Amino acid sequence: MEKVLTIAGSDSSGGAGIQADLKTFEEYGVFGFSSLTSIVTMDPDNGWSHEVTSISEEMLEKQLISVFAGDPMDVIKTGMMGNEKNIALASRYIDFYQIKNVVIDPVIACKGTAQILQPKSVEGIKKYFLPQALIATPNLEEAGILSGLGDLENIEDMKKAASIIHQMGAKNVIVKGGHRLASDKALDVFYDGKNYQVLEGPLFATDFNHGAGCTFAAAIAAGIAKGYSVFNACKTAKAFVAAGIEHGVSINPYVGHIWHGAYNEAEKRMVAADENND
Ligand SMILES: Nc1ncnc2c1ncn2[C@@H]1O[C@H](COP(=O)(O)OP(=O)(O)O)[C@@H](O)[C@H]1O
Ligand SMILES: Cc1ncc(COP(=O)(O)O)c(C=O)c1O
Repeated sequence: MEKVLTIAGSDSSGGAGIQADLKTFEEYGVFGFSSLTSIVTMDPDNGWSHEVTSISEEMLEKQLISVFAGDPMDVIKTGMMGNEKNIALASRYIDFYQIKNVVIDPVIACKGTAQILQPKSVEGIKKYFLPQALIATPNLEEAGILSGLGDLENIEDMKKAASIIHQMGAKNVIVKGGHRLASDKALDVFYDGKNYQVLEGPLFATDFNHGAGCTFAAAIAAGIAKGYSVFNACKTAKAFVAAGIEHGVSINPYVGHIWHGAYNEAEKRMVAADENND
């Protein structure tokens, strides 16, 4: 059984963060491990504003020791890190255990809040994580921040940002246009250091997309664990997340989550329909 570790924050509302990652790993049939870096809570009396409480470096290290008590991980995926010390610590473990399959989701800007939740993570991500990344998965805003280009408005801007982030050390980069890019499609730009490929999917007119970014990176990590090429892992992840967004669920009056079970459910529905037609 392939083993995948997520080092990320807890989303108490259950749609993003470590919860999204573990649900996604399960859907892909890989075994999920976790090390929490931070806990995010939301205030319903204050516009659903997000508060991030970091977990100490000592506590993160105890979790990493637990995780690595057995065989090494096939893939590590990172998400919200809480602070730069946690980034440096996770990076040391990646280095020590010589993990090459590393998916870095540089969580700096999140949906559901206008706040830039993790501004202090930027330097740590650049210094420690990007050089270790098999692939980095910034959204439009994060790609603008990491590349230093600021607002990205079109595919050409996304390509420039991907190239700069690649030069910073990430072997592959996928810049997610998603709902942020002014377009009638959901467009993401993939770059492997040689070629750019634009991944295109339908853009769903919905606000039920909380957790899309975490789920996308987790699905890439799971795909790589199952032996897909990095590009094919991205293509499958895009289809997985699109199904989740299309079948998003309203969990309370404040936020709508993607549904992590949608992709495999759709496959089962298709098999059932085929069997009925036989
Ligand atoms: N409304 C949408 N319809 C279809 N795909 C979407 C939509 N919003 C985001 N996506 C896709 O979901 C994935 C995650 O992107 P995004 O939501 O931008 O990440 P983040 O949560 O980090 O901001 C990308 O492949 C993106 O293109
Ligand atoms: C712990 C955690 N990680 C990551 C995110 C980013 O979520 P998304 O995938 O919707 O961008 C959030 C959003 O609330 C979060 O709580």
